[in-house]
Amino acid sequence: MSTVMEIEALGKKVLSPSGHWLFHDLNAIIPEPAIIGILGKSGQGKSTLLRILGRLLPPDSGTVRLAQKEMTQWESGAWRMKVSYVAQQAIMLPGTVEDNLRTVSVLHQRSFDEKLARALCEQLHLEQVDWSKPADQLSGGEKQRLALIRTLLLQPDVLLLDEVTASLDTASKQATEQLLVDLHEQSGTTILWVTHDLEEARSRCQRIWFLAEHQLQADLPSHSFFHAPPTIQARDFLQSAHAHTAREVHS
Ligand SMILES: Nc1ncnc2c1ncn2[C@@H]1O[C@H](COP(=O)(O)OP(=O)(O)OP(=O)(O)O)[C@@H](O)[C@H]1O
Repeated sequence: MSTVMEIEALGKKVLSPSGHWLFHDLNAIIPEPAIIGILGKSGQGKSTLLRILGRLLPPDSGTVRLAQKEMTQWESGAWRMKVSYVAQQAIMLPGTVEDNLRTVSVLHQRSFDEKLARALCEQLHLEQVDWSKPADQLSGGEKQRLALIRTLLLQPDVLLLDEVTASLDTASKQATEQLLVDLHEQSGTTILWVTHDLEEARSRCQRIWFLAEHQLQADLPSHSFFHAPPTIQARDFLQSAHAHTAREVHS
């Protein structure tokens, strides 16, 4: 297993006047291939971290290296083609479903792989969606899957996923999870996957990063994190999530 990205002393301050650290001195190695689940309570900076890794936000300290080259030495478009972010709220570009699917090739001057686009639509249960339909008329779950397919057509080395299954029904969620695992196994794509769904993290991710107290408190194999959470915050986090799930089951 080789290293695709290295994070060194990474920090980001909050936007508020207090300007305190959202997280700081974050160090990690991202092996290739891997599926890493990123967990933590709301507001710990999980999305912000993904956005920094995707070059959508600058860090306030530290650096990230991709293929041993510093972030700042990469042209941002070249970086984003290799390290691609899928947002929590799917944003549709103006135009039809097909316009959205073709965007990536237009932007990156690549030929459009229609066969791959159709195969991905089928895998994510979107084969019935008319490609000439305006994209803004899709349901929330359809938009989320279309946004994911749009990014997958780029065939990035590292995929940054921000709660991409949160708005999906059970069948679409399972299809999406399976597609991502298959992609990882077949193409060696490394996936950083922010989720609040502990079962998704436990069953689909090989490693867990846990953000708390402005730090990366854990970077562990998934089974270790879930069987022996290493800090008080990690134990509390898992306990409250289990209590929440139990309440939902009994309500
Ligand atoms: N560009 C930015 N620069 C600095 N701080 C930001 C920026 N954008 C958002 N924040 C702040 O960072 C904090 C963490 O937000 P973020 O969405 O990264 O957390 P999160 O752990 O992903 O939360 P959730 O699980 O609720 O999605 C928030 O208080 C937010 O206001």
